[in-house]
Amino acid sequence: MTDGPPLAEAVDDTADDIATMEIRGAATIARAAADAVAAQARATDADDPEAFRSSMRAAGRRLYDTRPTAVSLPNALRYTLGRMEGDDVDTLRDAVLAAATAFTDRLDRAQRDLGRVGANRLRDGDTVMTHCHSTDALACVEAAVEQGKSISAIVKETRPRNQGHITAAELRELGVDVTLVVDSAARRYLDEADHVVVGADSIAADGGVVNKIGTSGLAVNARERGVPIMVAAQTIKLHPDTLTGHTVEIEMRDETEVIADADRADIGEITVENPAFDVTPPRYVDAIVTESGQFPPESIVTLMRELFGESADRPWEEPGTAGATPE
Ligand SMILES: O=C(COP(=O)(O)O)[C@H](O)[C@H](O)COP(=O)(O)O
Repeated sequence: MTDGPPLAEAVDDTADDIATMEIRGAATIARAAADAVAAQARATDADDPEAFRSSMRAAGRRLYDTRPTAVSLPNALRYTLGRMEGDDVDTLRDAVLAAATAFTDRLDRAQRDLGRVGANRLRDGDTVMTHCHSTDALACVEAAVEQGKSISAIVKETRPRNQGHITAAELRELGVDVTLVVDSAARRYLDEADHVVVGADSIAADGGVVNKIGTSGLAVNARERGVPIMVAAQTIKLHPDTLTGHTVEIEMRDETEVIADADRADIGEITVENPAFDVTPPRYVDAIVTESGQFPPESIVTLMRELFGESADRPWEEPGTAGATPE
């Protein structure tokens, strides 16, 4: 239990679920965060505007502190808390609830729209190779199937959490033929793939794509094999802090995801590292597909400036504290 304004149960539950990856994937995390912000707005018993704002910021910080890499989470907080305007509690609450609804509607629309753009890159009979589980990437395949195209998939299992299994199940529901391979088989099977289709947790101002660990190696191999790499990422994946030179923090996860304690003890003293994400340099990416159309990675900065200006605010921080002022 931390000091500060009380948090709605839904905020604590959502934060725990994001941290433990019960809720995972950048778009899904963003939706859950917006819903949790709305739950806080409904539940708080703050009875003056400043207490209400402070209570909402506390919920924002609890959610923000869960996982560091997917910028969709702070962008969801920016959208919902940034629209918290009004002079009395009822008006503030209505503003937050309306912003949360608008944000989740936007997510749905953005994914549908980028799916159609991505689908236009796929031809009837194509095979895609996937990595991890991305709802944005799957939206492209789904739209292609809806356009009547027959698509097959080679799905990388994506150690250590095997999100490829989720991708395989969802592709099967779309009627896509699926071949599941271990991560280290990717290069061999690239010869059978027409596209690599992946999602993103964050996209940097230089067009670098932050996504599940292994994406960058896959992209380098795909380029060497002449297979185009498409990144499906709605604009909430654009990382505004990178406009001012900040880098994206790569989450390091628990070592037991890599090796169980008992197996590790059998080996003897070793170091185990478990980075959850990596950065694919823009030169290995052929297209970033968003709801606003497709972009070469080098030009994504233009869209980022249009959407965020030159800097990003942090409406979950207490005014006057370190980190509250954008640099
Ligand atoms: O890397 C992951 C998920 O990592 P984790 O499983 O560690 O959260 C996904 O490719 C992106 O989040 C995009 O997903 P979406 O397109 O659904 O936003």
